[in-house]
Amino acid sequence: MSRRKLVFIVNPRSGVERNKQVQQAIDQIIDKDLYEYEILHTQRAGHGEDLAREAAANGVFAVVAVGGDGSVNDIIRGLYGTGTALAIIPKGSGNGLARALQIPMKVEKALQLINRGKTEMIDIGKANGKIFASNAGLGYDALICKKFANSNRRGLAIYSWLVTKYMWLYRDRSWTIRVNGEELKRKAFLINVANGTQMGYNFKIAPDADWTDGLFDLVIIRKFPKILGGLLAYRMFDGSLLNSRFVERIRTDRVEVSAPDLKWMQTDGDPVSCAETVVFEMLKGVQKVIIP
Ligand SMILES: Nc1ncnc2c1ncn2[C@@H]1O[C@H](COP(=O)(O)OP(=O)(O)OP(=O)(O)O)[C@@H](O)[C@H]1O
Repeated sequence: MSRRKLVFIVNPRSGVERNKQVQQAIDQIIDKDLYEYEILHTQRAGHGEDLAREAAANGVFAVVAVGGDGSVNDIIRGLYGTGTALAIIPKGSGNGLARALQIPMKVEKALQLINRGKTEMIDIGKANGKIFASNAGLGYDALICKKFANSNRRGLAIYSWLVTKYMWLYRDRSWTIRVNGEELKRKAFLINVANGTQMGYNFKIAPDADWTDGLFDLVIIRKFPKILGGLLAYRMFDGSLLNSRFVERIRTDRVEVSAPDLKWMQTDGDPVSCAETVVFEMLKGVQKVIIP
């Protein structure tokens, strides 16, 4: 039987550790009877999209994102509409997508998963036409992603610092949300449109979201006394966010969110500029992914 092709796309800038040992681990663990492979490195932000598209055009079985959510997002954009599977070696900072899919954080274990080659078709979202896999958001979480992207440092310490600082500084906006035939008005801290369960670092914004149900978990964190911010963060860690009286969860396959002077959203943790209205649309079961 002819061997299947894999292309590894390594983002040398993601995460806190550098990727020196990854090539060695790939060479040691990938089953050479099953696969032939190539390892490529991105040269710039967004390069992963072009490399993934080219790999898919060459009939590759799977493109392996070696990086975090931003890298996976680049690669999914390149793979969209092709039959090529996505696999992930979590080497980012938060690794929200990989954690939500229960892909092991250890490189060796994630590689063994690729040898097993079990796949599932997952849902993908669009925010004003821009593809996202894990979640997209407006308000405070878009602000944090923008500040994180502007920072030269990576990792939980800087993330925690930004989360705390801007929780106090962020001013809640008035939003209009059109969903399931209703128009809702909310004064809210953040609005997140989740496909996966978490934002990375095990911060579960939508603890019971399902990748395969064709629906988003729209999570609205309404204005709350800032003194309770720590409790809400704790609730994200322990998976009980939806029990908070400040949190609303609505399931839908389409939602339109507007706020005056809106300028930024985040898709899979990367800041993206936007206009006053953002339309989120669900694409059911369109991306093949290697899963545990
Ligand atoms: N060679 C490169 N130089 C600069 N930026 C790059 C390069 N390759 C990819 N990128 C960009 O780096 C951004 C961040 O990468 P990634 O998400 O993988 O790491 P991270 O932010 O450390 O992890 P996470 O998103 O899981 O917290 C992505 O938006 C990606 O487009």
